Amino acid sequence: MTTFETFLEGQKQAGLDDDLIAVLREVAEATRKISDTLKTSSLEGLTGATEETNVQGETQKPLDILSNDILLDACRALPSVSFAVSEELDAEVAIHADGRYAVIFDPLDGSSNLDVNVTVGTIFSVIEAKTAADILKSGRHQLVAGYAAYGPQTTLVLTTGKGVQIFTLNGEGTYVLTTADAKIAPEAKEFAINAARRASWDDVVAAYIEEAIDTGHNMRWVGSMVADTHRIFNRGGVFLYPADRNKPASGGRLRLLYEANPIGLLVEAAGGEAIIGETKILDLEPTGLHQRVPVIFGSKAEVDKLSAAYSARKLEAAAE
Ligand SMILES: O=P(O)(O)OC[C@H]1O[C@](O)(COP(=O)(O)O)[C@@H](O)[C@@H]1O
Ligand SMILES: [Mg+2]
Ligand SMILES: [Mg+2]
Repeated sequence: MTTFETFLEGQKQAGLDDDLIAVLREVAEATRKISDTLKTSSLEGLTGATEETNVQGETQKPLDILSNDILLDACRALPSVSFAVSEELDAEVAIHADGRYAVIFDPLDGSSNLDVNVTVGTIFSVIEAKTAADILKSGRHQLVAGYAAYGPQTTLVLTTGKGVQIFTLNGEGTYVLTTADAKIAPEAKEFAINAARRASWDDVVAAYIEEAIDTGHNMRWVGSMVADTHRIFNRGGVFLYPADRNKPASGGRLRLLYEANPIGLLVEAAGGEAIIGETKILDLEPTGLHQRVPVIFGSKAEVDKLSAAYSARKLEAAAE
């Protein structure tokens, strides 16, 4: 049996920085605490919405705030952490003046699913950032990224750049390796998109979905990106959240720093692709902590089709 701690020892031997290992240990422990909190949340009255809204104008749930606090406490306990960046915080929070790692997180992803007892998650990544200005770096600079999916099982999916490991929380509260070097199937006939927004899709996405339906693809939409991602890790497929063509300035629904980038690193490390139009997600230079972007990721062959269509559209536009 390979526990998370055994895995960390292996990472140390492979040369991963001790401070980064400590960050991973503490963040994993934070996800275990969040998992525990979620299990009995209704019994504790942790349901419904609060009176608060976050910087994006979204109503916060008690569990959004609690999960955020658990992760902030984890950051404060780590001398090497310089900043915390979160969906639930207006700006970056300075943690330790002499720290060097920024921990970036979506404390609870898919929180609209909380009250219906459907899988939600935590998404996180770590980059080197000694100053606040260092935080706005492309996703290629992420040193580690991962998510915890809180469903029938609690699963921790992690990459330190090369390869993706999947751990499952056992009855004793220990993460145990259940899939080593996870890979995303290069092809799969399944897509995830919020079809109710069809009128706002761009031409490339609309054409792709039309052809997918015509050629017998299946559709799934959980409404928690972590859960949709976890399905793609298990049996392939593609996830699409395009920008609203009528509101291009909004950029999309999902946030670059704590949703698209960590998932992008995991997906690429598992052999999949993750794009924003004709650009790879990980190559985009961020302009703001809460920047929204249109995302597509998953099985390589499917995402490559979409990426080629965006490139062709760009060439056509340039020729006009
Ligand atoms: O409301 P929609 O269009 O189904 O959007 C669902 C998407 O929004 C999100 O819930 C956004 O995340 P948060 O819950 O962290 O704000 C994604 O997890 C999910 O894929
Ligand atoms: Mg989210
Ligand atoms: Mg969230």
